[in-house]
This record gives sequence, C-alpha cells and structure tokens, in this order.
Amino acid sequence: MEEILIEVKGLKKGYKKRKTKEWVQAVDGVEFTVKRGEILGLLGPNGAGKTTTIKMICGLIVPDEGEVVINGITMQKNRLKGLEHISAVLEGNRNLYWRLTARENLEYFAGNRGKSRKEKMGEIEELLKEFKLKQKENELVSNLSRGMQQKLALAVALLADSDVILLDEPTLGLDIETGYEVRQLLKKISEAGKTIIISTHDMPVVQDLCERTVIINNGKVIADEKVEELMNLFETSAYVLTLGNELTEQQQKELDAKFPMNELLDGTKLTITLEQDNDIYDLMDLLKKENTIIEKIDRTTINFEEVFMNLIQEEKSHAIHSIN
Ligand SMILES: Nc1ncnc2c1ncn2[C@@H]1O[C@H](COP(=O)(O)OP(=O)(O)OP(=O)(O)O)[C@@H](O)[C@H]1O
Repeated sequence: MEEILIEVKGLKKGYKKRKTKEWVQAVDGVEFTVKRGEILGLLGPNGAGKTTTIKMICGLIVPDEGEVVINGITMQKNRLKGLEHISAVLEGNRNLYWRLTARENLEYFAGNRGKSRKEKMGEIEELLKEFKLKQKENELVSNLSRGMQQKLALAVALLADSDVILLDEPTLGLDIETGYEVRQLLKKISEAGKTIIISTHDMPVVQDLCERTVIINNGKVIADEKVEELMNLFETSAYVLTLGNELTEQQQKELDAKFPMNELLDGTKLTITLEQDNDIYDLMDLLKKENTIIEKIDRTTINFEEVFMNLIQEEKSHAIHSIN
C-alpha cells in the first residue's frame, strides 16, 4: 500500500484586516493527504489561501483549527521534530542568508544537517554545477538576480535531504528562460523521489510535474484530483462548433448567460464547455431558434490552464446561483 506521508486535517485560519477591521477567513477547512513520493500542485486564484496553507504545513503559522501530520508527527505539537522532514522554499527566499555568498549559504545549510566535510563539499560542488551557479558562487546573495536566488534556494532545500519539500510559487517573477531552467531542476528534484507540494500559478509547472492537484478557492478545496483525470473530464465536455452563419446579438447574450465558458472566433468558430450531457441539446435548440446552421461539431483538446479556469468559473456561477 502506498504510504501517506502528509495529512492536512480541517485547517482553518482567519485574519482581521488591520485597516478595515474586516474578518477574512483565509483558510476554511482545508483537508488533503499526500503520499510518499507524490508531487502535489496546490492551485487557486490570488488570495485563495495557498500561502497560508503552506505556512501552516511547515508550522510557520498556527492554525485556528485543525492540524498537519507529517510522517506521524503532528506539526502543531512537535514542530522541531516535524521540521526534520521538511524543507520549504517560501516567497521572497526567506530561507537564504542575504549577507552570505552563494557557496557560504550552501556550506552553512549542509553543516546544519550534520554531514561530514567531505560529503558536504562533493555535494555542494555538484549542486553549484547542476544549478549553473558556479560562476556566481562567491557573490553575496543580495547581489544575485532573482532567478539565481531562486535556484540557490532550491539547491539549499535539496541539500537538507528532507523527505518533504514545500515550494511556494517557485517560478514567480522569473523570465521565460530562467523559468524553464527552474522547471527542469524541479523535474530532477521530483525524480529523486522527494514528496513535493508546489503552490503555483504557472500551469506548465502543473502539467509537467504534478500528478495530482488540490485546487483551493476562497479558503476551501474545490477539487482534489489526478491532473490526468481533470484533463479527461474537461476534454470530453469541450467542443468546437463550426457554424454556417454568425450568431445574432440575442443568441450571443443567451449563450453567455447559459454557457459562460464559450469563445467565438471569426464569428463562426464556437468553442464551448458543457457541464452536463443534456447541455448539448439545449445548445442546439438555442442555435436552431434563429436558424443557425451547425456545419460541424468536434471534441476539442484542452490544456490545464483552461481546466483550471473552468473549475473556478463553475464555482463562481454556483455561488451566484445559490445567492439568487
Ligand atoms: N497576515 C495577514 N493579515 C491579514 N490578512 C491576510 C494575512 N495573510 C493573508 N491574508 C489574507 O488571507 C487571504 C489568503 O491569502 P494567501 O496569501 O494565503 O492566499 P494565496 O492563495 O497564497 O494568494 P497569492 O496567490 O496572491 O499569494 C487573502 O485575502 C489575504 O489578503
């Protein structure tokens, strides 16, 4: 049986906004588990509660309710013991010493984990090469570019040799080339059998690396599925219709109201996501009413970004329906 390494149970955290005194329920009952060796993508729109969740997992923020168990250790009861299993790369690279050089950071963190000097030096050399940091090894971290700092933070996390690596937005703000490089490094890290939780907005990271994703919206989990299954689910409900003539304004309005996930290209290429099997008949009725001809219907492939947008959009429309 596959071993469950991380259990996140009923986490809740609220804040009172300093200026407005308004209460924000940042995390509202988040639960999921992660198996050993699994790579989990933690997704959600801005402000959904991802960073707060990650910080609770590594014990930086104390939850109002709930707990996190890592390898049998409850973080909220025994944080120091739990931290022996975790490395976290948080936003702003808070795990680096900015007044030390790149190499000094690696030496310091390797020393922290009680390795012999020889073991340490070999590993540091390898990481400096692999992460293309060799040329900058004697630069102060504060003088390195954001991309270099991010790579160094990942190298430091690897050096710690922990079972679990938490990554908060590892490719945020990187240029395309460095983003790609970091993605390749993450792939290598994942192949080393680490258990990883990545919070990200970067969909190629999810598609390339994650087997499973937990999607959070307004502090709640709205999906917890294998990436492949989510893609299949939406692929079967995404269609491209080639129309014989353009839609009337009234039809376009009805279409937007009934099927918000639609896109019309060149007036006659309609890409649409349908939520239920019957929706295709409703769509045909809507088109037939004004004698719009459907020349062709094809199923379409969908990328993960579209899957994500669909899920968030669905949540929104459900919320609106339940208010009405
Ligand atoms: N220290 C704090 N004080 C007050 N409100 C906070 C604090 N930290 C987070 N929040 C609020 O809690 C909510 C969730 O924030 P969080 O940073 O966890 O979201 P996120 O999903 O990581 O967003 P992003 O992708 O923008 O980083 C937001 O509304 C945020 O404004």
